[in-house]
Amino acid sequence: MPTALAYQAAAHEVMDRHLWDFVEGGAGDERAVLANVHAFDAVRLRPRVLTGCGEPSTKTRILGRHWRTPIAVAPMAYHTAFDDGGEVSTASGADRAGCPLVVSTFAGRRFADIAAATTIAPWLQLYCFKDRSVTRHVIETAEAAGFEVLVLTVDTPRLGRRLRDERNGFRLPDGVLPANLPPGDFSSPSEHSRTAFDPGLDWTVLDWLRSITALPVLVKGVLAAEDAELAIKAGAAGVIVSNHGGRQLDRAPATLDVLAEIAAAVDGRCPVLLDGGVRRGSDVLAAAALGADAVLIGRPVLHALAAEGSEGVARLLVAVAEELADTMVLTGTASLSDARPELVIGRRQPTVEL
Ligand SMILES: Cc1cc2nc3c(=O)[nH]c(=O)nc-3n(C[C@H](O)[C@H](O)[C@H](O)COP(=O)(O)O)c2cc1C
Ligand SMILES: O=C(O)C(=O)c1ccccc1
Repeated sequence: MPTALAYQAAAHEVMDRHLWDFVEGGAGDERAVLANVHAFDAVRLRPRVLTGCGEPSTKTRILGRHWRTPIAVAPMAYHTAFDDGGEVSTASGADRAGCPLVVSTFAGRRFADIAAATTIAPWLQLYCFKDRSVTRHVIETAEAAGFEVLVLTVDTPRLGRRLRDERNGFRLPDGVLPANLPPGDFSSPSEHSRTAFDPGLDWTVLDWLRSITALPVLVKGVLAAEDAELAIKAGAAGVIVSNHGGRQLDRAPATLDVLAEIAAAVDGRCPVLLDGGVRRGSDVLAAAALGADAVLIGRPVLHALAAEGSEGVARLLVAVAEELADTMVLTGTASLSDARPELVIGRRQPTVEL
């Protein structure tokens, strides 16, 4: 079975060095990048026996839609840097695995072409620009293409300081451009973010979004129970526990370590998703046990795309989904709603009581 680790090694062989550093790297000393993976590594599961579990069901329901498996593709900029088909290839690969794709504001292919490549309605990840007319245009284009959900990224007043990219003087490869934004100079993501992103956003941005679109809005980048509460108050349809794959705040917590506190605060009022460091089906089950309704997978999808294109994306996601089913049957977990915190050994109790 082609695992995330195997695709990482395969991508390392074929990818340009600077592009590799852009993908793998994170902010500062990359503490948060490592913390995400280490938190999953530290998990041990407590199997229960003779449960009569039989063939487990990995099905779930998110915002009224049925998912075959609780796995989606995290929003990542510029898939055209890894495969000529870019997000169109990713979307068709993810579709074969039954996984929705969250499409970045900085997608390299047009929203309509991406939507046409999948039977599962894509979601739009949104960066809110200082120029709200551009932001609005991005939303309208995605809506017209049939996108169903907005994911507002809130951990990025500007991009984090990525030391590998600074050392490399990173510039996007020629021809890699955002296909759904007005023309501009995007060659240095970090410099562009400093001029275009709005660092002054507050919770009223959700009111503005609801005034221009009827799509549900998830808030991506929540790491504190208080913010999950505020997100719900502000009208969010869900939260995504994320530290942006360790690319923003170097001293952010591992997402798995704050999941239980956030799930406890949300208390079933909206879906809770998680990303950061999910590499194995057993990671998906651990996240589900600690309160995630679904997870997003980031870097491994780009590795698979770079190594084997659309087929690689499908094979990677199917492998993780099959591992999830294996882990469920071996722990005696018949369905995702049967995955409870007691399944996970460790001190992963809520640390903040609101
Ligand atoms: C190359 C790259 C580009 C990314 N671009 C975006 C983006 O455009 N919007 C966004 O919200 N998050 C972006 N992210 C963060 C991912 O959505 C996600 O939070 C993170 O990669 C998950 O962690 P993982 O890579 O360990 O699975 C990006 C991540 C990477 C690696
Ligand atoms: O690198 C990132 O994490 C990211 O979010 C991004 C945003 C805009 C352009 C390129 C990358």
